[in-house]
Amino acid sequence: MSFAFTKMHGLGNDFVIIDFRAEVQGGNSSAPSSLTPRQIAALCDRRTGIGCDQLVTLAAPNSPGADVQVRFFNPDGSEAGACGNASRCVAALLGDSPTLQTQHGLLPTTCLPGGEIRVQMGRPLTAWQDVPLSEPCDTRALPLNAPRATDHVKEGEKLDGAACSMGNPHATLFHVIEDAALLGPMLEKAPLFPERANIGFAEILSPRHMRLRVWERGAGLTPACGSGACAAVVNAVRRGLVERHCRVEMELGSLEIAWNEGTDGQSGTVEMTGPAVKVFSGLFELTDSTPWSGQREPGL
Ligand SMILES: N[C@H](CCC[C@H](N)C(=O)O)C(=O)O
Repeated sequence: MSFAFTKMHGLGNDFVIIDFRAEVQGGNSSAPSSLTPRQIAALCDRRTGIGCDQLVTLAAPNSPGADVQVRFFNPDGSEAGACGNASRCVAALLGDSPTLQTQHGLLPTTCLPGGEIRVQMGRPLTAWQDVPLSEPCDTRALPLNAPRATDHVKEGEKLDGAACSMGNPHATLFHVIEDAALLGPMLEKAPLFPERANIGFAEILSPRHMRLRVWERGAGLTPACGSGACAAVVNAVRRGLVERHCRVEMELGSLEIAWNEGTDGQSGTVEMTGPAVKVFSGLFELTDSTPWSGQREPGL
């Protein structure tokens, strides 16, 4: 079974994009209309597959006003309701400022003259049930403690964090980014997060500038996380730490994030602007016996 793919990245967060729309596959009847978690893991594998942080599939939309339906999958085979960096890449790939149909609703995009892409990432969800969290709490002050000691925190010490959903669950810890690789893996699966969570580590540098590292759910440490940047600004605004328009600096560059006031000052959409780069296109042969070096059965 072979099919065409495009490799792209947004600030180093990289993607394999497969366009399953019939007209693109040229009626290639052998192209699958969907992939199993094991096939997703095989494609994402950086040794035995193509290699990427997320696999992105495109399909014909079934929502009025949408130009394309987009789904996002992590290397462990799990599906995510949002992926900011990949949303910019899909808009850049299709051109003409498409509206994306995602699990988080319709996301209008703008292909800007200088090559950057702006995506309306939808409204953040800030109620504990919507993140979701496993217990009632004020999502501006998470009941979360350090699962281990680091150079910056004692085991069991209270962590300063907030949470929201951008269509996927995000916890933002106002904590040194150096601890992302140490604390992220354990916090991703903390009991507080029934669907696991992306764990952002944010250092506030000024009211309009922060540094961010994200341990991504189902993917691990990535150079950038678009929905994580949106969530970090929303969470920091709710804590009075930054203004509603903030630059989020990550390993390979920055995103401009703006949380619009909306009617009640809380429910506006979040606008994300940044780059999207096409690296190469190719054909991939996939068989059910394609080996993959993953550590566990995908999709868990
Ligand atoms: N790992 C995330 C999805 C990818 C998000 C990230 N790559 C972005 O740019 O938003 C999750 O399971 O919710």
